[in-house]
Amino acid sequence: MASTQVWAALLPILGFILGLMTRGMSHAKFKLLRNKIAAYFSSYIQITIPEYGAERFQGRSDFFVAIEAYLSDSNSALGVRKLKAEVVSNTKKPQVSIDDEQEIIDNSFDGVTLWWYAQTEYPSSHIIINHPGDERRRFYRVVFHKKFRDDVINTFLPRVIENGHAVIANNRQRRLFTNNPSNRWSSTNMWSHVAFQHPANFTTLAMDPTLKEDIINDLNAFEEGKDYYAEVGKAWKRGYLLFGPPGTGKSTMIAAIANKLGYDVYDLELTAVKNNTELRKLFIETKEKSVIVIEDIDCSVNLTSNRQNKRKPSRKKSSDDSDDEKDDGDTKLTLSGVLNFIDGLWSACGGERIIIFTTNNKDELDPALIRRGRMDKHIKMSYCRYDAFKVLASNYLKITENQFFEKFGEIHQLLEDVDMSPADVAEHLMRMGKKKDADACLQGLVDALRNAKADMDTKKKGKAKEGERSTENKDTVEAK
Ligand SMILES: Nc1ncnc2c1ncn2[C@@H]1O[C@H](COP(=O)(O)OP(=O)(O)OP(=O)(O)O)[C@@H](O)[C@H]1O
Repeated sequence: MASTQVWAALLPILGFILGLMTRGMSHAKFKLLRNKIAAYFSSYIQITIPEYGAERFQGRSDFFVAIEAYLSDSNSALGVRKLKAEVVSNTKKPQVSIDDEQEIIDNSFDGVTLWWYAQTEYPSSHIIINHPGDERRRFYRVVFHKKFRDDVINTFLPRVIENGHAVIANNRQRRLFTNNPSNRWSSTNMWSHVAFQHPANFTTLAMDPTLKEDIINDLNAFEEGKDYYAEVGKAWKRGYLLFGPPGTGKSTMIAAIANKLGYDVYDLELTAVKNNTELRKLFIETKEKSVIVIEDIDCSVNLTSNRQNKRKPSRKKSSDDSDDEKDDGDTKLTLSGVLNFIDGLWSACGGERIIIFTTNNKDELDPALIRRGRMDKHIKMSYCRYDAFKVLASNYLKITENQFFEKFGEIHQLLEDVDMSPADVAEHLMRMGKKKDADACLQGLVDALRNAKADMDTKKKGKAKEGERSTENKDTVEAK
C-alpha cells in the first residue's frame, strides 16, 4: 500500500502540472484525464460502492448496507478511532460504522489486503437532489492490488456481502408475525408483527438429553447446510413435527429453535385462511431465516377428514383426490394446498426456512401431511421424566441433584411412574404464595405425585377386579 500512499501524495502535484498543461479544459474533462493517467501508472484498483445506486428511489443499496455492517463487525476496524452511530429501525442496538476519511486495512481474505475507505461528497449546487435535505453522497471505496482483481470481485466481495448480511441478521430485532384475515389485506399488511422476545432456549428446555442433543445437531447441520442442500438439489428448508400431550413444551421448543437460529417466527393461523391461493400469497410474503409455525394442525382445518371421506368407496367421483382438491382450491383450503405450501415449487422461494407443525394427536393426521421429506423430523415431546425434572429444578429453584436428592430422592421413581407434564411440574416449582423456598416447592410436588400415583393404583386395581369378574362370568357361562 506504500505505493498507493505515494500516489495519493503525488496526485495533487500531478494535478497541478496537468492543470498548467490543460488550461482552458473543462473541469470534468480535466478530472477524467487526471484519473486516467493515475490509473495507468498505479498497480492498484479501486471500486466505489455508492450508498444509493441506480435504484436510488428504492432506498439504500444492499451492497453498501452489507459493507457497512461487515466493517462495523470486522476485527480490522478495531483500531479505527473515528466511528459514527445511528439508530436504524428494527435493530436492537445503535448501528456503529466507520466515519469518513478513515482507513481500514483488511487482511482477513487469504492473505490479500484490501483497504477500505468511507467517504462523503457534497455535489455542486446545480445538481438536482433526489432526497431533499440529504445532499450528501456517501460511498465506500475499496482498494486492492490489480493481480487480485478476479479473486476480489468473484470471491471476496460476495463474502463481504454474506458476512454483512449475517451481522445485520444478528443485530436485528426479531419479529413474531401472525396472518391477518384477507378482508383486511392491502399489499403490505398480510402479516402483523410484534417484537419476538421469548426467553426459551435449549439450556432451559426440559426434555430427554439425548433427544435434545439430536435436535441441536440437526439444527446446526441445517444452519450450515446451504451448500449441501444446493449440492443435493433440495430446497433449503426443513420440516419438524412436534407432537405430544398438552404442556410438554411444543411451543417452548419452537421459541428455543427460533432463538437458537436467530430467525423470525410466522405463526400461521390456518382458520383465517380461506383458500389455497391465500395460503400461497401468505407464504410468498414470508422472509428467509424464519420459522413458519402451524400450531395444533389437527384442529386448524379439517384437512384429515376431507381426504379420508374422499377415499370412502361409496363416493361417486372416481377421479383421484388431488383432482378433487384442485377443483376446490380456489374456494377452499385443501390438503393439497397445504402440501404445496410445504414442498411445492413456491415453498423453495428464498430458502432457509423451518416449517413446524404441532399436534396433540399425531395419529389423526393424514400420513401425506407428515411423511418424511415434508416433516423431516418427528419429535415426541413427552411427560416430565427425571432428567427433564433436573433441568426444571435448576431453572426454577437453582438447585442441583446433589442438593435435593437426599431429602426428595423418591421424585425419581415417582416421575417414572406418573405421567405429569413439564408444565405441571414447573407450576409446582414456582416460588409463589406460601411456597417460599425450594423444600416447600419440592414437598408440594412430591405430594401431588404421590396422590397421582395413588389414583393410578386405585384405577389399576379396579380394572384388575373388573377383569377377574369378567373371567369368572365367562367360566360360569362355559361351565353351564
Ligand atoms: N419441556 C419443557 N421445558 C421447559 N418448560 C416447559 C416445558 N414444557 C412446558 N414448559 C412450561 O410450561 C408452559 C407451557 O408449555 P408449552 O406451551 O410449551 O406446551 P405445549 O406442549 O405447547 O402445550 P399445548 O399443546 O397445550 O399448546 C411453558 O410456558 C413452560 O413454562
